Amino acid sequence: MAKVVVLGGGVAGLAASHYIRTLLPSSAVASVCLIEGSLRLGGWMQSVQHDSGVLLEAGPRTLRAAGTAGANTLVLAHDLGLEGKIRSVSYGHPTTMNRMIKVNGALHRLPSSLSTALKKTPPFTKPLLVALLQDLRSEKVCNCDESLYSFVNRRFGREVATYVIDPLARGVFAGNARELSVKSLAKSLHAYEQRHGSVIKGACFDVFTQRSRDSVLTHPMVKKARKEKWAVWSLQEGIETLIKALERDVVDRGVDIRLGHPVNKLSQNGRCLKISFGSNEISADHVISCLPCSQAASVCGNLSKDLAQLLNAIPFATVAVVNLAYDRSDLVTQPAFGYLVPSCEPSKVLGVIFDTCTFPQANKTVLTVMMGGYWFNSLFGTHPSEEKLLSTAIDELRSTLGISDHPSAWRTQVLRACIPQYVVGHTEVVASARRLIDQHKLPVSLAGNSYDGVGVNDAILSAKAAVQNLATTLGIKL
Ligand SMILES: Cc1cc2nc3c(=O)[nH]c(=O)nc-3n(C[C@H](O)[C@H](O)[C@H](O)COP(=O)(O)OP(=O)(O)OC[C@H]3O[C@@H](n4cnc5c(N)ncnc54)[C@H](O)[C@@H]3O)c2cc1C
Ligand SMILES: C=CC1=C(C)c2cc3[nH]c(cc4nc(cc5[nH]c(cc1n2)c(C)c5CCC(=O)O)C(CCC(=O)O)=C4C)c(C)c3C=C
Repeated sequence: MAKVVVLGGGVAGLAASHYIRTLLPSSAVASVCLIEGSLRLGGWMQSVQHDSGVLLEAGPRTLRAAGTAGANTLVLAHDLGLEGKIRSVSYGHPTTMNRMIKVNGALHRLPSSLSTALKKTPPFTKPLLVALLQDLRSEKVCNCDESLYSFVNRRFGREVATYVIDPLARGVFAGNARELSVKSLAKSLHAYEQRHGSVIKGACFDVFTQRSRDSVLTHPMVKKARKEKWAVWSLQEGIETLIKALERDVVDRGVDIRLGHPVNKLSQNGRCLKISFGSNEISADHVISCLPCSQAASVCGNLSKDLAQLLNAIPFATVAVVNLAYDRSDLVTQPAFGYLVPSCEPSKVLGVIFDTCTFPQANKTVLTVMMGGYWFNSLFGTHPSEEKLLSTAIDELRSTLGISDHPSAWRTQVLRACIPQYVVGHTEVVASARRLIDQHKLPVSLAGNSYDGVGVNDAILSAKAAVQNLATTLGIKL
């Protein structure tokens, strides 16, 4: 009977604990212990009910419904009994149609339909269709990896790279598209070029030929989401509801949760591992690390210096988040998810989310301004004051949206090293790290959003994959 320890109580660590208890027979796993360094579970998923009654999200606020990873989270939500708490947003809702960017101080809607792709809409000097045709004509370049910006610039032209991919990289990775990896972050686009010589040809081929047979896709919850055309979803009382439900679930299933003592070292003890956290020690037959890779590097240093060095090579970005609430509901005149600011704009702001356009709150407008990211230190220094962050956010809303009201509630937070940067070569770094673990026969799995995708869905799916691999190691057939 194996003893399993999960490191890190973010969504990935909680999901790993849930899957160990639901996918593996209790006859094979004697105990599961989850060790979280801080005093709360959830990691970056944090929904705050402000004294004034408004709901503010510090980190993620919506989950994507599409794809295998999206379907997997929907099934998890169903299994946790959360179906009745889901707040879904279907395609066609203004927040899914209106993707805006800010160029030269003004907001522009990105083309979102065939008819808008046929027209020339500012800031583009040509219809988007011209860029799509460029992809069909462009030579295939055989390469292992390159930056998102260089790939899109080469295949679709400078304007798509500058006004679509650059702001998107800031709004999903808080990162610099000129350094982020196309192979890790837009795997299918890279594969389409390598296999079909063109992104458009590859995408068409996929539409007509590929049908995923993944079992989660046939789950009634996923069928319902498909039927109702859900684009993204969240939960009543905020995204942290998922964390609370996972916590209840794993506690009920007997998982031993230890809060408040960061893991500082893993050391080998025969075929087992000794985990040191605070002044405590525990031993395990297998460890699933759901720590950010920088933390995994520091706790694994004892097991393999090369592994620690690889994990340390993955950089992180810091984001300042300012939530602002106003006592009226009509402050945003163009309903949208929000807007993103490309890096060519002289701005500290990465983008602004119009929270109450997606999920209204009675007589309130709630907006979130996100700043810094890859550029955080050069823009703000290491420790910007709360006043500086708040005034930057208020100035942004005044100059771009014309909001001169003073917010009735606000919250500023610096999320240090909150989002891993999958730079060019990331896939190879992760593969090498996992190869080293295999070569040294270390009973360790790497999960969480540092490796196989930065979103919540990816983090949950990586936890499930780690548990499925553990089943194989333990000789269990799933
Ligand atoms: C501003 C922002 C907006 C985002 N928006 C979205 C979105 O809209 N949709 C989406 O899908 N995703 C979004 N994300 C990404 C999402 O937040 C992550 O994918 C997800 O939270 C990662 O979960 P995780 O469990 O892998 O890691 P984490 O949340 O980082 O959890 C790791 C845990 O490990 C703990 N820990 C660290 N060191 C130690 C140690 N030594 N010992 C023990 N415990 C330790 C930490 O305290 C933490 O609880 C956003 C992220 C940010 C920062
Ligand atoms: C429109 C403004 C947006 C800002 C500002 C923004 C900031 C921001 N986002 C992340 C990380 C993620 N965001 C994700 C999804 C997502 N983000 C936006 C918009 C803004 N994000 C939208 C519309 C969506 C929905 C998904 C979509 O349809 O594309 C995700 C999940 C991605 C996934 O594949 O599941 C992450 C991760 C950070 C770090 C950040 C800070 C600046």
